[in-house]
Amino acid sequence: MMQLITNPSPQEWETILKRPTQELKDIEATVEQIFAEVIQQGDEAVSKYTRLFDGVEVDHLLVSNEEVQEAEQLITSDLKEAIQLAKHNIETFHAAQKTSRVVVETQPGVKCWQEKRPIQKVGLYIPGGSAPLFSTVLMLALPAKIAGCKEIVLCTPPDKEGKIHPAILYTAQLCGITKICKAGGIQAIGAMTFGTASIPKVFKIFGPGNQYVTVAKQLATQYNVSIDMPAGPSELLVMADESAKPAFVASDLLSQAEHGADSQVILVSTSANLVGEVQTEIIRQLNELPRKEIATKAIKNSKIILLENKEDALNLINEYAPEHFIVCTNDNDFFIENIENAGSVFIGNYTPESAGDYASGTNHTLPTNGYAKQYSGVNLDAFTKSITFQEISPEGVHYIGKAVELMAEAEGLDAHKNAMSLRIESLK
Ligand SMILES: NC(=O)c1ccc[n+]([C@@H]2O[C@H](COP(=O)([O-])OP(=O)(O)OC[C@H]3O[C@@H](n4cnc5c(N)ncnc54)[C@H](O)[C@@H]3O)[C@@H](O)[C@H]2O)c1
Ligand SMILES: N[C@H](CO)Cc1c[nH]c[nH+]1
Ligand SMILES: [Zn+2]
Repeated sequence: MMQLITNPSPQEWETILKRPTQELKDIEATVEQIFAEVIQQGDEAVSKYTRLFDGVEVDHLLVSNEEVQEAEQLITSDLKEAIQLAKHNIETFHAAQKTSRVVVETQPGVKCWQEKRPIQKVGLYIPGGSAPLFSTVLMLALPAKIAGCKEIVLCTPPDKEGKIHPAILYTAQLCGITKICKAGGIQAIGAMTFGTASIPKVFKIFGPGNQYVTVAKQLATQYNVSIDMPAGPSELLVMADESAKPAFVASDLLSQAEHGADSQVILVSTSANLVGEVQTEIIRQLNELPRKEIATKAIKNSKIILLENKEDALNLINEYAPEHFIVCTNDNDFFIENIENAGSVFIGNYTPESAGDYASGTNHTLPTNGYAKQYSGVNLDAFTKSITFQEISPEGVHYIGKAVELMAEAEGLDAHKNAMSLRIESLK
């Protein structure tokens, strides 16, 4: 059962709220070893670690057209319709994030603006170790396509027969992804970082994964690749008072607990009654879950925190910086207005977190492990770069020329000053 802690002092929060995952330093040596082999042996190293970690020998790292076509036959039309509805909503939400060019005249004759350009080569990691997360294909491939990324590579681990789940293949082809690689974990991140004969090197790697994938992504940034964010084992914090329905709260907590033994869920409440009812519901619902064993382990890492007032609750939530934050209280506005650190927020009794995992339209690739303090979840901008532009007329030189000369001189950079002085002189 989840450990119940009543009125902890702020000094105790850090220890109480520690995530159950290993740290970067615990996994670093393994990642460096696998990266070194991928650099030297390419596909062979990817196959070696697929054998070791996924327990399967893969002949071809790339999924064939036949495999994709076969997958389409294996998906029911109901599931295809559900995926298409989710696709529509995710596309609509992300397409609305496009921005138009805003030209600003900072001084007469000095025009500045910025424009977005797609990142040309991107790699998408789709988790597949414990569950085939085909919903993640939608979350990554759709914004990549809307942004206009030209080369999109998808990596996901094969199953014990060396196959990729048909729903992943169906969703990938629905989103127009053609390069699908049978590789997971550290070896997949290494392949997209350094490139192998089968798997191209990319400029930026996206996607969630377990702690090995997450640390590999973080270390990949030392080799000229950027990443979306550390998006590791799923987590959820629910803030609920007596206005929340206990069965709903318990179902939300279990929905993220079933992701993995290293997931963590937290219930924060100001109501002892609600806490008691949620505990009863968790036991009842847990018993009926096929992934009971996994969820039970995650529940052991999890906490219920009973606090006296909403102000303390808010401070604790901002300190924890949850990946997902459900708020279901008599004063949701207080939390909505004051939340500083969270990946994605779900409001009220009828907004389960799983709606955002699949179909409401928001992105489910979100920062975990407290990284919501400094990272956003995946959005359209993550697949683009902003380039700034400027155009200065002779009138503009008149307005800013002297300032540039003076500042360059003060920094002792005469060549900088000359570049402006020549223009000023030419206009006399
Ligand atoms: N933060 C987010 O946005 C978000 C979204 C979806 C899922 N998730 C999380 O993604 C994770 C998916 O994890 P998963 O394990 O199911 O799939 P995964 O694809 O992330 O990882 C599977 C791979 O891990 C590697 N691996 C397994 N054991 C290893 C070991 N001992 N040493 C080195 N490598 C090893 C294997 O190569 C395997 O292919 C879950 O923790 C889930 O909570 C997070
Ligand atoms: N909750 C996960 C993000 O942490 C996303 C997901 C995919 N499928 C189900 N859930
Ligand atoms: Zn989920």
